[in-house]
Amino acid sequence: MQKNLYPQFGILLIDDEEAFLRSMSIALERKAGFTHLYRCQDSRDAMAMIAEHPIGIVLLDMTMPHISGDKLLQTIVTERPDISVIVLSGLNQIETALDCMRLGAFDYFVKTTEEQKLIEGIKRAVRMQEMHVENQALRRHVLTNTLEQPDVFANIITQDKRMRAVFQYLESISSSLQPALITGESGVGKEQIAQAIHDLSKNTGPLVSVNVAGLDDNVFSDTLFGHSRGAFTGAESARSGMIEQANGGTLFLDEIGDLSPTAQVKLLRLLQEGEYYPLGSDRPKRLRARIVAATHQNLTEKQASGHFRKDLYYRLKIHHVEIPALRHRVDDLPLLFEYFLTQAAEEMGKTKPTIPKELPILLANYQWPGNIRELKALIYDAVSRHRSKVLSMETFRSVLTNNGPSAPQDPSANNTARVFFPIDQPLPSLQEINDLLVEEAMKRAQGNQSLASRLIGVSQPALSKRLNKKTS
Ligand SMILES: Nc1ncnc2c1ncn2[C@@H]1O[C@H](COP(=O)(O)OP(=O)(O)OP(=O)(O)O)[C@@H](O)[C@H]1O
Repeated sequence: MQKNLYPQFGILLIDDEEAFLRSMSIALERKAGFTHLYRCQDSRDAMAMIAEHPIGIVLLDMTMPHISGDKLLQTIVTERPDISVIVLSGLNQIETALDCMRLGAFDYFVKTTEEQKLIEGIKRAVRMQEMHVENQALRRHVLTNTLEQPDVFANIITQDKRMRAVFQYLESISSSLQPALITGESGVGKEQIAQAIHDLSKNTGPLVSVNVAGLDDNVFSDTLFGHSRGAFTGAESARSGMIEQANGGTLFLDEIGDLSPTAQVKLLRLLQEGEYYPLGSDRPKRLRARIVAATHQNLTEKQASGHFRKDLYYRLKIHHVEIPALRHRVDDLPLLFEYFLTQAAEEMGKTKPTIPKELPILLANYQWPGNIRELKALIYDAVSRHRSKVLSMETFRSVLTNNGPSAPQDPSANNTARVFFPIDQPLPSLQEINDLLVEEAMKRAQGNQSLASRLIGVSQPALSKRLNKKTS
């Protein structure tokens, strides 16, 4: 398997001591998972290497023959201000450190610094550099309003502006290895978005999906981390976990909002350390997959109420997309309807039926608590029952009119009465409410009395009577 290079830009190590270059490269690869490394032992070659390779970060020794570290630092910050330079010096002198920072170094470390501290500093620089790359990509997308890889989104049917913005954002974070969080109600297409994140990354490894809802802590560990032989009774052979199976690819953790507190700690440690221990093993393994998590739960509320760890929440949402509910993108309804109708008819070997005139109005007035999954299921059901030329309304009527389930409550509108009747306004009379409701229903049903009556749960004669009363 071809090795994935991480980060997407290179880290150039410049030092005249070969032994240091070697040990530093090994530490960066083993302890931080950085594989996109370049080494330069002769300071005179440094600028040529920077010109030749996609360097984003330079680790620069101060004391070198030919061109000294501070000279090189000046040249790099002047000619390539997009590169972050971390100075590594043998001297523990505050003056030198200050001089380097004044010249434009990103950070300064003494070579005797504890290795872990140094690696943390380099990780920080990588993160900043990644943000810089993302910002540039985002700006490019916004300015040109284009998608670089439209094929990746071919199966996500939409004409919604917010969805288009989501696609552009996903393209700009495509090469990051940081976690991504996808939120949105059930059935909005989060799994499709996870697939798109994976396809955009061009990582050579697979996309491995795990639904973590309902996994108890031991099963969670075993599923993700795997186990060694004899780790527990019945573990007759070693088994690799999902993390290893996703090596070089993406690990998709669905229903992350349902993770138990203990499993949350384990996941947090995995993200922080970038390594894990299979059950029964004392040899750590490196995480070499990108973590993408999804949930239909409101994680902001869950972390505020103490049901989801704050630290894990912020780690997961380094990149975050919220997929809008179907009722908030009604313009997508006709497109999706047509798409699923064609698909269902083809799969069932039937002629594609025509759509009854009143159906689009009913669709647009329904709240779609199950979102696109619900729409798809309804269409498939209708097509399977369909016999004549025009699609039967039977399936839709029973669900889309008042008998259908109501939409999940918007948390900001949990006090429904307050939304309709602000406390500082006098209450309307029953007659006024009646008139308003009838007027709105007729508007939404485009003047169709039969439909309007169903929207507000009265019989058609009763609606007709009210309309007559209004006009007399
Ligand atoms: N924009 C879209 N275009 C075409 N099909 C879609 C679209 N969005 C969702 N679907 C389809 O709707 C169904 C539900 O999507 P998906 O499983 O991705 O939803 P989800 O948000 O992950 O749901 P859950 O929270 O229940 O896991 C799938 O069959 C998917 O292919």
